Amino acid sequence: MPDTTTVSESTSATPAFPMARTCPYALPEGYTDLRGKEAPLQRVTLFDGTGAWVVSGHAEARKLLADSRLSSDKLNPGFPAISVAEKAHRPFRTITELDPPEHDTHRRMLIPAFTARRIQEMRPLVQKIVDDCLDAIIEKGPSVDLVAEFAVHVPSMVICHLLDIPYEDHEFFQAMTRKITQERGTLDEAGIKQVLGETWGYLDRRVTELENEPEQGLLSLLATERVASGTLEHHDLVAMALVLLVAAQETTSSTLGSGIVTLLEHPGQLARLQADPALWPNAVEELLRFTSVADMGTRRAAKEDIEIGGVVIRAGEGVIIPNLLVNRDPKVFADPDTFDVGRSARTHLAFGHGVHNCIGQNMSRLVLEVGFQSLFTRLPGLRLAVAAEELEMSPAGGVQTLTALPVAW
Ligand code: HEM
Repeated sequence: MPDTTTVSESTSATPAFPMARTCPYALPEGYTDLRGKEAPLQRVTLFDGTGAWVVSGHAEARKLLADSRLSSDKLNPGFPAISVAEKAHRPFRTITELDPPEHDTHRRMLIPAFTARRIQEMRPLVQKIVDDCLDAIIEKGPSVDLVAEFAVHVPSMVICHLLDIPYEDHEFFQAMTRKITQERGTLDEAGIKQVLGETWGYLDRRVTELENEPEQGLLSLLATERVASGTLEHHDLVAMALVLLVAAQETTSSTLGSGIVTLLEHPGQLARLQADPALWPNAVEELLRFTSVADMGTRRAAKEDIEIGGVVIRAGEGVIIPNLLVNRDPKVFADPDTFDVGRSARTHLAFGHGVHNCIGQNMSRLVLEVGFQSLFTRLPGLRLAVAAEELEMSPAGGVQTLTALPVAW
């Protein structure tokens, strides 16, 4: 029987999606083609042969991300899945997949822990984590893999502290989050079920422990204030823990890794930062725009027909808003493929937009600013230990990340 949810059939004329990156910051070739088209929305073909819309215009992306006629619910048959693993049945749903009003209830519970003020209070802790990590690197050097020794550890330690997850379990949960975010495009249904099942089991046990013996962090707070009062189910708290752990870890560590390469490959920009450290917060915004690692993070299914950018998205069709692509829209960012730490990049969509915009963005900004600035201050002679062309990126479809980053100083 034909799949009636796929309203617009894909044809051989529509490019395959997602597209792999070979460089942490350069556009895949196919993105340049999509951006070159006159219309800000184009049809693409997904892995299972279904079609979806890809948005390349920044203005259209903002409008669509704020449009309640689009749903984040992956159970919606028109949702643009980008791998077999994503279509596999899951016994739970997380905040990222809920539509309002259910979504808003969950989000309101999390917001107090992520306000700018609360996150700034974490600055001394983040600085200590970064300093300790750099001490260990310097002792180990003069050459290390900065993905393994720095980019993964720093955000992981920060989120563990925030959530009450013991860092000594990091080998387990870092491997799990890597599989869920980076390698999901390569997992089959059984593979993703196993990874999610093991991660769920671990967090289920941890949340139960915290319900019985609360500590200082966010999961303990929600366990004592919400689960105990019956306003949040244990099951939903485990799902929150899972999404926070996964969302915080891979995105921030990938931006650290890709950002380091971007800076090393643009020595003139790095010199500007070293001469004027007050530029770092601005540089972080430009790095977020330029690397846009959660490129596939913003996808939706249309619940009604939507007319936009000269096309009609039909109810039941999938929409993909690759943030790397919309963050290189020349109508918004002049000379968009140039990395410029002095530009005003704050309108980038690397953290999404609308009701689902990234709840952890203040935390990421803090970790990235402290991480980059401390690294390049402590190791001013940092350089790649291999040719940039030899660096490898994770497969298309997941969070875009470097598999390793060998450096020397
Ligand atoms: C550089 C780092 C990060 C990037 C690029 C990033 C990117 C994104 C994007 C694009 C979205 C929007 C998804 C959508 O619209 O469907 C999002 C949502 C989200 N992010 Fe982040 N993120 C980062 C760091 C973090 C951190 C550190 C945390 C937690 C501590 C976090 C937690 C979340 C959560 C819970 C959502 C879902 C919000 C909702 O549905 O209301 N993220 N993120």
